[in-house]
Amino acid sequence: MTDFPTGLLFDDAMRLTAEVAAAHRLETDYPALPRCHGRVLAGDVVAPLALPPFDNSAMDGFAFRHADLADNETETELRLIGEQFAGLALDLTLGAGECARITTGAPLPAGADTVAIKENVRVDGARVLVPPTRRGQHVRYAGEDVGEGETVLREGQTLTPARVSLAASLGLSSLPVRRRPTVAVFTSGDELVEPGMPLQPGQIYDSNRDLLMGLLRADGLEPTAWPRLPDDPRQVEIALRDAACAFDLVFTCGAVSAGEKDHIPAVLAQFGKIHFWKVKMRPGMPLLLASMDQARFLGLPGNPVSVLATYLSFGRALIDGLQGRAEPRPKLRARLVGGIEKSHPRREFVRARLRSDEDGVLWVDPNPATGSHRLRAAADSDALMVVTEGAQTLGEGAVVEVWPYAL
Ligand SMILES: Nc1nc2c(c(=O)[nH]1)N[C@H]1C(S)=C(S)[C@@H](COP(=O)(O)OP(=O)(O)OC[C@H]3O[C@@H](n4cnc5c(N)ncnc54)[C@H](O)[C@@H]3O)O[C@H]1N2
Ligand code: MOO
Repeated sequence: MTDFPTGLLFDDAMRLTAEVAAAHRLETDYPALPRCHGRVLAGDVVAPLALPPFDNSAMDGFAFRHADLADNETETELRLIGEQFAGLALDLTLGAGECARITTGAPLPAGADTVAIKENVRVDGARVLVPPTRRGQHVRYAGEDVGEGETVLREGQTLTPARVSLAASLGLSSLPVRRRPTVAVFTSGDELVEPGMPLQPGQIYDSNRDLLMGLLRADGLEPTAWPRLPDDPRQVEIALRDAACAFDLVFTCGAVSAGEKDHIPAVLAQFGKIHFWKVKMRPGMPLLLASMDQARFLGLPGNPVSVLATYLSFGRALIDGLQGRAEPRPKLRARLVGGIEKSHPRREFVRARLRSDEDGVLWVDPNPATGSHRLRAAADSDALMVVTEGAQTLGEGAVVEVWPYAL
């Protein structure tokens, strides 16, 4: 069980993860627009029409020909010949000295080129007194936002509400997106008990299941939680082989390190292929990436903070890669509060709180509880702070990378 890379540098393991994901990119789907939120585009989107589609008014008021205005000092009297509301374009054409009542979003009548807002206009029957107005005032021009035939969205972009709304404004009722991976979640260990059940001596409650299910749901996936795995090699084998032919992605927590009851690596090596095992990171060192049948397997270490750190790094990289996401996740840089000393060679992810000061400087305050079992420090924090490989002494104000996870 040694024909795979082990003890990888963080960046090398991330590269391998991206390669494995790219080799198993998911197929294209054409869901209805309301189902496109959060999905990754599988192709470019070209505008079938211009936006706005026609010249229109930005305000409620009166449309007229700027050439008819007397001068820049005095009001001009115009003759009201009709009204154009937002909706169907009427066949209104303005002649010299004429104006039309208009509402926001209504097409500009032929001949009109300027709008005065109704609050500044005096109306007396068909006599309308408009104030001096700049030519083109309150007119929104056809195509000023998007030209017909322009590429407005690109393959690999994630569909934010604004992007879905842009597609809707172009009249598109579905978009090409990558299928979302189907995901199974396993926790494992004889010591684990379902919250709500009584604890026997030596037992603890299963907290990783809620952590991982929550992280996956927050990323828009609909994970399936499988019954907890006991520390029994035959049962681990049956459950993982079953999941391997039913899901795109399988997350396991625990049983992936060096203990006598850590059966997951052996099963994946025997019935699948391990891409790597063990990464020079803390927490999260025993992380394992494998393939078996149709599924990718990410074996996360059992310690809860290791689950958080490995999900936010490798879990997301895998999910993003399978869907062909081209935009990187936001990573911020912040100044360190206090100082930090690290003597071990691994890359470290420290739980920390972010705060922006009045000068617009972002500060990151590390939590002193560094043990990977100390879930409370993760709950009290809102970001992981990255301390790069090798021994490091970072003083107050040092600039570090931070990954927000709870903003
Ligand atoms: N001799 C060695 N011992 C350990 C090593 C090593 O390299 N050599 N690695 C250590 C590191 S680092 C980590 S991280 C852990 C990871 O071990 P496993 O992934 O095999 O996880 P377990 O042993 O099953 O559990 C570790 C820890 O986490 C608790 N746990 C597990 N699942 C859950 C859950 N669903 N909810 C809450 N807590 C959970 C479990 O009770 C253990 O305390 O191994 C070190 N040891
Ligand atoms: O790598 Mo383990 O996750 O340090 O605790």
